[in-house]
Order: sequence, then structure tokens, then C-alpha cells
Amino acid sequence: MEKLMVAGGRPLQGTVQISGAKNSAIALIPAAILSETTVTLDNLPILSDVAIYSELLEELGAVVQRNEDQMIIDPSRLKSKPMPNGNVKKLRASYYLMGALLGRFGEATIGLPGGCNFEPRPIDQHIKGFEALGAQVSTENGALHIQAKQLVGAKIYLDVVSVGATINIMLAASRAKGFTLIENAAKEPEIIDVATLLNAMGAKIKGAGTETIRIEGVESMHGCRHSIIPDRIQAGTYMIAAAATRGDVIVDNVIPKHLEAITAKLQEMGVTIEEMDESIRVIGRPEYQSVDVKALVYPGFATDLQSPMASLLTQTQGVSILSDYVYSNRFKHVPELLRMGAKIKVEGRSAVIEGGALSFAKVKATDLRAGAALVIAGLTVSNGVTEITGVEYIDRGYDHLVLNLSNLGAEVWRERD
Ligand SMILES: CC(=O)N[C@H]1[C@@H](OP(=O)(O)OP(=O)(O)OC[C@H]2O[C@@H](n3ccc(=O)[nH]c3=O)[C@H](O)[C@@H]2O)O[C@H](CO)[C@@H](O)[C@@H]1O
Ligand SMILES: C=C(OP(=O)(O)O)C(=O)O
Repeated sequence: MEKLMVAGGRPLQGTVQISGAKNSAIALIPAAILSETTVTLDNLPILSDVAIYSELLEELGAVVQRNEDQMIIDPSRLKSKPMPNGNVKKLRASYYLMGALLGRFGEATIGLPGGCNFEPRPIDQHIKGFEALGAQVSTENGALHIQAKQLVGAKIYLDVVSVGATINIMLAASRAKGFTLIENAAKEPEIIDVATLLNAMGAKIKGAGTETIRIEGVESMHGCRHSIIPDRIQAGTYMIAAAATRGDVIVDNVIPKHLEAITAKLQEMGVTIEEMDESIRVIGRPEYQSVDVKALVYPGFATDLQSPMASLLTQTQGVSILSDYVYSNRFKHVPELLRMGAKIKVEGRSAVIEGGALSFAKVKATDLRAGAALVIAGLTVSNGVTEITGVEYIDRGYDHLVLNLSNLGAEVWRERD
């Protein structure tokens, strides 16, 4: 096992290139198997989740080639076979195989998903969607068995706005007979990215990015080439890190529109932001105002940036309230930040954060974004080295983190634990 060492206290300076989005990639890779011919994905992030997904497709019989930031998927010989254990348990997004296999073969048996378990992550809305499309769903030894003789389009109203359920239903409904309407759909940019790929593969999807998605099912789908959108969560994390270290950083290869919520919140704190076509410059200040932040569904402030934001809020002059309305208990970073001297109290779905300097400590990343929060906290500490274990979580979502931070002037390295 490795640990991440962070000797902070230096303002981050320079330019960082943002890779393709993890939360798109892990849906686009399974989406590709709805095609009978080769799909090429460009701007692929280099992440452990992506590597595991490529192994999952190979286990199902696909031929997968990786060249740097490109993945070429030939799913022509892929079959639906039961995947109750193994790699499916390593990532949450293995649940997209349910919608994709169901769409292509009318059958899927997939173990209940793993991933970052900051709190229970139900999939009842995914199941409700599959059932509405005419599938029968049962549980067999911890795996879900989903089967349909013929998927038939349906009107589906999601009880909660769910990225995962919206994408999974889009995948299955793309190959259903007739018309599907998803109402109260999630509007995240990653959903638009998946719909763009599916449409390039021959699907007929309209309205992705709004709360009503219309899908006319098609009988077959074909290969195409698609470039993955930039990772707005990675971008937001570097923006937060730049502000926390009072740095001056250009975050490049981004879609500024996807970053409006974090941009506005940083500006409210007193951070200077300059927006360009495909990049954002973040210029920090010695002092920041405290602010209240509410993590909500898109276009609200992303829940995935809530933990990194907690670290930045320790750098303000007052008391901030950081609430998460998507995952009410996503606060596993808090006990670790307390070890670093943070003054935080969790009250219900909110963390009440009082500004004050942090100090170095040995801390543990318990999930991906909690890990990012600890890296940012470590970058603010000038009097010693913060040691972060649980690096495998951080590797799920941050492409070349050590290299990127080093290029920005940070002293960060990995060591064997
Ligand atoms: C809306 C939202 O911000 N979604 C985030 C969520 O997506 P992810 O796809 O994990 O979560 P969902 O969007 O599906 O879930 C949103 C909310 O709905 C609930 N839920 C979901 C599915 C379901 O069947 N039943 C149910 O009750 C969840 O518990 C959660 O409270 O985490 C991802 C990884 O951290 C983020 O990238 C997504 O942006
Ligand atoms: C928790 C995350 O990922 P996943 O839902 O894939 O576990 C995340 O991206 O912050």
C-alpha cells in the first residue's frame, strides 16, 4: 500500500490540464456495448475505475485496446454472462452494465455494486425503471438478475433525481420497442455526454440535460468515435486547491459553464476568477470571507466538491455552513480534518466550519473526494508533512495527481506505507 506525502505551504502556480471526466467515462464504457461494432473513446482519463471497467468488458468477451487517453472497444463477440462477484464489486458504476446488457441482450446478472461507500447508495429507481420497461428483476445470492423477453418503452417518473438511474434507464430504453419518457431526470453534463455517445451510435434520444428525456427505441446500434467531456470535479478540485494555497492557477481544458456553481462560490469568498473559452484562472487572496454552501443536484453545487470545499472553508475568517442535500452523511473527511486541527461540527446534513490554520497529521482517505479534501488541507500546511493513507481511493478519480500538483510547484510524493 502506498501513502501520499504532502509538504504544503506553497502557493500553487501555473497551468493544469484537466483530463476527461471519470463520471462520464464509467458510463460511456458500458454504453459502448450496446453497439455491435467498434466504439472509440477519446480524452479518456487514466484512472483505476477505467482500468477495472476495461477488464469487466474483457470478461464479457469484448476486445479492448488502450492507447494513452484512448479506448477502442470491439463488443461484437461480447455475451451477457453472470457477473456476481469480482470486479463488479470494486466500483459503483458497474451497475451501468445492468442497463447496457439488458438493452443489448435482454438479460443481465450483476453483483450489487461497490465503490466509495460514504453512505448507502440505493438503486431502487434503476430497478423501477427496468421494471417499467417490462423487465423482471430478482435477487440471487447478492446479485441482481434482470430479464425481459422484449423491452417496451414506458413513461417513468423518477422519485428522486438520480444520475445513475437516469443513465441506466437511457441505456436500456435505447434498445426498447417504442417510446420512453423519463421525467424528473437528472441534468448533469455527464448525462448529456452519454446521450451524445448513444445518439452517435444510432440511438434517438432528445432532451438530455433537461428534466424530461425522450427516447425512441432502435433495433440496432453501431460503432462511432466520441471524445469524453472534461472532468468538472477534477477541475473544481484544482480551483479549490489554488484558492486554498493562495495560488494563481489556470485550469485548462474545461467547460466553464459546467463550473458555474463552484466559480460563483469562490467569487463570493473573495477569490478572483477569470473565465476564458476553455480555461479558468483562479487567483487566491490572503483572506477569505466565510460562506454557506449547499450541495445539490446539477446545476447546483456538486456533492463531489463538498469534501474538497470543506478544506477551503477552514481557510476563511469566520464560520461557514456546508450542507449536502444529495448525500446527507457524506462527511467522512471531517474526523480526519479534525486531526489536522480543523474546527468543524457536523450537525445533521451540515458541517459548521470555523476558519483557522491547520497542522500536519497522519490521516486516512476513506473515499475518493474525502481524499481530495485531505490533499488540499495538506497543501495549506507549511510546518510539516501530512501523510495520507487510502491513496487507492484517490486514484479512482484523479488522473496524474502527483505530477499535476508537482508541476504547480507543490511538494507532493508517494511512499510505500
Ligand atoms: C444528483 C447527484 O448529484 N448525483 C451525484 C451522485 O451520483 P450517483 O449516481 O451516485 O447518485 P444519484 O444521482 O443516483 O443519487 C442522488 C440521490 O438519489 C438517491 N437515490 C439514487 C438512486 C436510487 O435508485 N435511489 C435513490 O434514493 C441517492 O441516495 C442520492 O441521495 O454521486 C456521483 C458520485 O459521487 C456524482 O458524480 C453525481 O453528481
Ligand atoms: C464517489 C464518487 O464516485 P463513485 O460514485 O463512482 O463511487 C465520486 O466521483 O465522487
